Amino acid sequence: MLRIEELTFAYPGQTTPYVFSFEAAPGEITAISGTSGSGKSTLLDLIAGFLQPTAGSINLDGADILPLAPEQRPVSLLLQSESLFEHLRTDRNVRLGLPPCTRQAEASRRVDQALDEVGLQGLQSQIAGTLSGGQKQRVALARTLLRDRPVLLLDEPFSALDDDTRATIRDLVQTLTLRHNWHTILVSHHADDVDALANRRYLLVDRRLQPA
Ligand SMILES: Nc1ncnc2c1ncn2[C@@H]1O[C@H](COP(=O)(O)OP(=O)(O)OP(=O)(O)O)[C@@H](O)[C@H]1O
Repeated sequence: MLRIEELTFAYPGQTTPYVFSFEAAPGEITAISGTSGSGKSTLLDLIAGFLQPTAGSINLDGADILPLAPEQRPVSLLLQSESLFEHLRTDRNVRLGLPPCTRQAEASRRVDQALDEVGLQGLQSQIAGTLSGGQKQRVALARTLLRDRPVLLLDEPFSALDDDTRATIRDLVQTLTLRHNWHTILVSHHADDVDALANRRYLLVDRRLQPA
């Protein structure tokens, strides 16, 4: 269970801080909605460790993850337009999810397995820049699989996709969340994404989260 309690943060010049409290369960998608500028990305940045709170806690299965640097946190982040290395092959991009010391044979096996799992089998050698938007999100998800972190943060991950692709990638996120027992936290403006995916919902209003 991911438990966030009274996580407090203000940007310089802000007099009223954000104070975030919520819970996210493994195998579930927790949706955070709120108007533009309400602080959704700020919350994800705090969980990822890019911003430091002034008070409060982030606890995963009883362990305090606040002292951990971003790269040590048990967290993966998937954004609207995934920052793949466009000039590299698909399999090279996925391999970046593995520790650099992974032996070649083992890395190839695991990259192939991850590409299979996201439905991109056979595209190992395709240059990432030539993939469609939906395929790029699948590559990003394959890399996330190899990173094997229990918390997945999604910041408007479907916004750049057409309706059909969006539905497919949504289904894939749901399947992977269940299969890998991820605590998936979805930030989205889109009510249809939230309706399709959310097991729990929170609304960000006046710098606090309320169950929705
Ligand atoms: N580095 C910063 N310094 C000062 N203020 C900031 C900074 N980053 C964001 N803000 C402000 O904090 C507020 C929350 O921003 P945030 O990006 O978290 O909102 P959001 O809900 O994710 O918005 P959107 O849905 O438009 O992406 C906004 O008013 C924004 O202008």
